[in-house]
Amino acid sequence: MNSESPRAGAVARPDGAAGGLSAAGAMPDQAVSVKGLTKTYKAAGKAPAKLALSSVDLDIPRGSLFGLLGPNGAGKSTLINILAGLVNKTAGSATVWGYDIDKEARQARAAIGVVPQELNVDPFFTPRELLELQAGLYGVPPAERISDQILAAMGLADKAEAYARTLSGGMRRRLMVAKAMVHQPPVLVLDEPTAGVDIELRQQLWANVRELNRAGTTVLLTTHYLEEAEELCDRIAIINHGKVIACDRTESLLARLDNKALTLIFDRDLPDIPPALAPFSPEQTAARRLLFRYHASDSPVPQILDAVCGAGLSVIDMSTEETDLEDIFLQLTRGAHDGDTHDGNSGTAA
Ligand SMILES: Nc1ncnc2c1ncn2[C@@H]1O[C@H](COP(=O)(O)OP(=O)(O)OP(=O)(O)O)[C@@H](O)[C@H]1O
Repeated sequence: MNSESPRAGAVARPDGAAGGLSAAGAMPDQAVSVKGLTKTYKAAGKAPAKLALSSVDLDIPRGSLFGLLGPNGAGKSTLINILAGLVNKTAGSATVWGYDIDKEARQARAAIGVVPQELNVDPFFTPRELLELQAGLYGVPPAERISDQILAAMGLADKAEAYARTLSGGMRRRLMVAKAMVHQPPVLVLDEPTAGVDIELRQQLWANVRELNRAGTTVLLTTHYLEEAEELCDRIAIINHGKVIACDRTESLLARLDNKALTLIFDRDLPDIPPALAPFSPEQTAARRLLFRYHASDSPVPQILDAVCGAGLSVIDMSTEETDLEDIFLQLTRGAHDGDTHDGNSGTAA
């Protein structure tokens, strides 16, 4: 750690040796590894038992910036809370930084920092006091505390002595990340970090998170914003009905559907789809507008345009659309928005 470079990365300790973790020898390949993880919440009152996670296998490589995506009720928080030691699993196993969450619970908890969704910052303490208190809770000896470095890394150095109640929403959120870093965990979990945060603050928080990751902290984040996952994460898992239905590098996931769409607008109404264009199976989306869906790898656009010319039609405008994560997400989780009535076994197969 170099006091001349108060960067976010400077607080990261990828060796995981700090904060009550003994030097763990070789660093694990997987920051988090989950096998057959199952959680059934017991029936309570009129509410029936709920299968929230169904035999989930998941590996989060050391150093990755990993996105966990899924519709409401998919099981994301349950998974995070099991890793953080806040919810007991029903079956399966999990390690955090190589530590088994059952057999080495203390080390596993020390290896993870969780930034919860809610902004619960005590308004009567200053950011520095809050970090010192949190460090105390984690048993970090005063000589090993790095509150000021963490505050600088999160862009809060000039607020170290301000009452937390005077901080803006964005500053409070960064303070939450700072709190989760006091024991320098090698794995940081962010639960919906930018929910309700405006675009500018979101960008700022993304920069902070990227910097922490660049310096070696493995980051697991849950998000509803597909754009956030696409922009920030190098790997993405999609969870639905308690099952992981996709898990891949972001670009591989995006390449999986090489669907594109071409829209052509003509200079006159088309009474029908012209026979010359029928082989391309366009959809007529307006009187003068045809939509062609195709696989980018087939490169059919030149043939479509030739056929348009051959049919004596004039195009006055055209546009193409790429597949994005939203298309993939919708395709994989189609039918997921059926509330909580499912039994957890109806997820689409990967
Ligand atoms: N303590 C609990 N008791 C009973 N059921 C629960 C409990 N916590 C969560 N559930 C149920 O387990 C399922 C998974 O919930 P979970 O909170 O893990 O989903 P999530 O993906 O985090 O959702 P969201 O995006 O809405 O936060 C849901 O059907 C939820 O209603």
